[in-house]
Amino acid sequence: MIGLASEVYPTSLLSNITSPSGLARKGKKGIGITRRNIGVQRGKLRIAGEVSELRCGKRKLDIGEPEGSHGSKRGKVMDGSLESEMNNFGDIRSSLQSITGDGSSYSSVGQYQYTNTKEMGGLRESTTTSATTLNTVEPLRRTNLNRVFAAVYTCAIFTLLYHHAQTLLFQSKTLLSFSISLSLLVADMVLAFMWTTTQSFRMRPVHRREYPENLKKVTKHDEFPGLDVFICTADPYKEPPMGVVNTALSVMAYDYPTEKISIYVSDDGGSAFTLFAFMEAAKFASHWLPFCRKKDVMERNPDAYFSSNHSWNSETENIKMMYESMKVRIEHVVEIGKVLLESSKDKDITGNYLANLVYVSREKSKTSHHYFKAGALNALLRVSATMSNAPIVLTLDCDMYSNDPETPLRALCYIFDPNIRPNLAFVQFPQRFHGINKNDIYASEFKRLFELNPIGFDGLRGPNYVGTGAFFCRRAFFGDPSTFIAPKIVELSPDHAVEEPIKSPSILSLAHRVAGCNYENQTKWGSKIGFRYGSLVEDYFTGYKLHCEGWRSTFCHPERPAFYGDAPTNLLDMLNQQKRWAIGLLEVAFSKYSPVTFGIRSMGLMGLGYSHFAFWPSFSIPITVYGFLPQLALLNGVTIFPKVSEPLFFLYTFLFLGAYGQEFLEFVLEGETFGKWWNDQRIWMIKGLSSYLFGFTEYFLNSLGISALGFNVTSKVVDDELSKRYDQEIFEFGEPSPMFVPITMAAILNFFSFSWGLLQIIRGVGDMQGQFLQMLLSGFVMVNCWPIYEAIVLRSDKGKLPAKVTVIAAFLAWALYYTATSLIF
Ligand SMILES: O=c1ccn([C@@H]2O[C@H](COP(=O)(O)OP(=O)(O)O[C@H]3O[C@H](CO)[C@@H](O)[C@H](O)[C@H]3O)[C@@H](O)[C@H]2O)c(=O)[nH]1
Ligand SMILES: [Mn+2]
Repeated sequence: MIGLASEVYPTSLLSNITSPSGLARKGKKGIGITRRNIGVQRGKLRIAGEVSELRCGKRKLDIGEPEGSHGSKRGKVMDGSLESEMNNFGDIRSSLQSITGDGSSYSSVGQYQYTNTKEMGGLRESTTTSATTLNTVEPLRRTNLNRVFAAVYTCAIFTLLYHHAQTLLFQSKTLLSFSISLSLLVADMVLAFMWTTTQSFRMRPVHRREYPENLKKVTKHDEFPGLDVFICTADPYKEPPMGVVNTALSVMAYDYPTEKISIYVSDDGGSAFTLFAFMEAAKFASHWLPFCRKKDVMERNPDAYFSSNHSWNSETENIKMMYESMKVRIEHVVEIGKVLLESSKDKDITGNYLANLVYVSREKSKTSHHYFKAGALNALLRVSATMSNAPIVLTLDCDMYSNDPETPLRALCYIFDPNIRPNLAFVQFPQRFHGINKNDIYASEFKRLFELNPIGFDGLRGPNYVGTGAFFCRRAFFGDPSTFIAPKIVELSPDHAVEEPIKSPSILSLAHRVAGCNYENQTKWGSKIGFRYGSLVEDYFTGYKLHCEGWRSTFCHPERPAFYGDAPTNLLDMLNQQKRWAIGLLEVAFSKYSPVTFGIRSMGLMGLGYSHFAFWPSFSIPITVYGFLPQLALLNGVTIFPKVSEPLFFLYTFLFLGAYGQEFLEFVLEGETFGKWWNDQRIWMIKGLSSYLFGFTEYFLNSLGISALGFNVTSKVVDDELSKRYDQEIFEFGEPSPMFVPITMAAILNFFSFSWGLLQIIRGVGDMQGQFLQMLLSGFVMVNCWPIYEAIVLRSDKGKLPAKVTVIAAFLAWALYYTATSLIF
């Protein structure tokens, strides 16, 4: 049916399947669809299959079956197996083989050029390029320095721990000295452990580059493998449908054979708005995509495109008006009340295929767990297997859009590399964010997590999966590189060829079946197959399990950001998101697959790096100790750190400056500013006293069966007043959240201890030598707490710290001081 050379299909075919009975209804109702009809079906599978394959005389695209390929009737749906598709690439294969063979070799295409390839602990390093080089990898120059520094720093750590142990065993005669020594020992042991785990990122960091222009030289554009894109959304109020639509449109417009792209949207909110938005988007796409190609637009997210400056002409005005009217329709859909899909008026404009667009709202039930996003992704893995079964799968969050139409080609530069491909599970792009203020006050960029650490992991087994912006090889979801685990039904197998058109009744009913809430019962989904269950950070856990199984990944970090996403611009949203992450990480840390045991056993250094993430929340221990203990001691005139004249003073200085300095250098060497680094370390302290502490508490309450864990979706809605303050780099408190209490307590206590210490010195009674470090620490915390003091006393806007929080924190700080003083000091 679809895909015949001379046929033109409307862009707005819609099938709305809710259940087997829904299937039957489809025939009768045609494309008309009422709001009631979509509204009542919350929680069931619905597929709004937008199957549009348009052509006009001029741009004649060959959609016949390529010789030797396993195309399906709807054009070139590949059979899902990358291997078989790779057979069409005999020529690249051989040329690649020749440039990456052992020792010096040359490329067989283009001018003869010698390529240096050198084994680097299982990793091939090649920096010279030739006409068919698809990617190169280069170790960072600072690697050797890192190693030397690590050796020196390790000695310093041991000296400090030895000192603590000695003090604890031989000099702690009173309750006071014992509790101080013990607290310091524990805090420093956690810091030492966390520092040790970061070494996995520093032993073999690499930079990669890919050459997509060479890809075009060695293969034909229309011979690329199929690409299934998964977009997840869950809540139409926190994730406005317009945003989701923009995400989908941006990937539909990839510079990739469009008939090979299928987009699957998982809507865990089962929202009629989102479905309606997608029906509109499907229509708009048929105008937008040709426009992008014609004008060579890079920002294929319409919202981003229209909000940046362009030379306007009537065509641009036109498409902008079309976009605006779609936006109005989507945003006012509630008022309209009845939704009718208009017949297509769009077909005359377009000249290209459109990607498939499939809307899925999986079935949920009260009796079986739906596993949040991991469950949604697994449903999409199965639904897509029945419909297109592309060998490559891109996962995207609805708050991330494509910023570069060339992105899939960059991923192919690794997927087509015969040295990398056999064990390759995924190619990860970093999460980058738009709309972040100048100095990134909430450290939302996660420079370390998304850019620095992956470079380190990339020299080992590859970067961890971060939930979005990752191109997976479908095969990686079915067992380890050498053992394939067959799914229960053959249609879900990655090498199964889809023979029928995407909208044929048999395919639709199978899709419906595999998206059912009971489908996974008594199967390996979530444990051995697909995205893994058991953690609120399903991305981290899934990537970790894949690496343990022997898969690897590569980090693709092009200069032009491949994806842009939303980061929380509200402090509380950010802290809540971090609390969710903390809980998810602790779930892995204390599971039978804990990276410190299972992880290190199965992959050594890499397991150590995964331990770093798993125990991230434990930073709250040293941060709490150093935020309160030395200050309480200072208020009581007790010295706990070495005097300036003691040799140990230098040890402390070295340890502090060494760790801080190295982190700072890495930040700056990756092109960041001092301001961003400063905020990054500040936010680290703040999280330690909020998200991580509360995360720990919730995790333990859950372990005791007292409370249940949930995936609290981060809001992507922008409040104008709030975003104004955000742009001015003013911290947003506003709500009287318990999360703010410990930070405020620390701010108050440090203020008093520093002031008290200063007063003593002025009066000439203080022990300047002995309390120097304590004063320094209090002062440092105070500088970091500046936004909190401001929010307590200087501000009157809505985002200031609620008086309630200040009062409670002040009372608790006093109570802490009183208790500590009377019991210990
Ligand atoms: O039950 C759910 C809950 C969430 N989501 C989707 O999951 C994505 C991530 O949710 P978000 O609220 O944006 O969480 P973040 O903390 O911002 O996301 C980070 O952390 C998540 C959990 O580790 C990862 O899945 C994400 O990729 C990563 O960007 C969104 O597209 C949601 O629509 C679902 O599909 N179903
Ligand atoms: Mn997000």
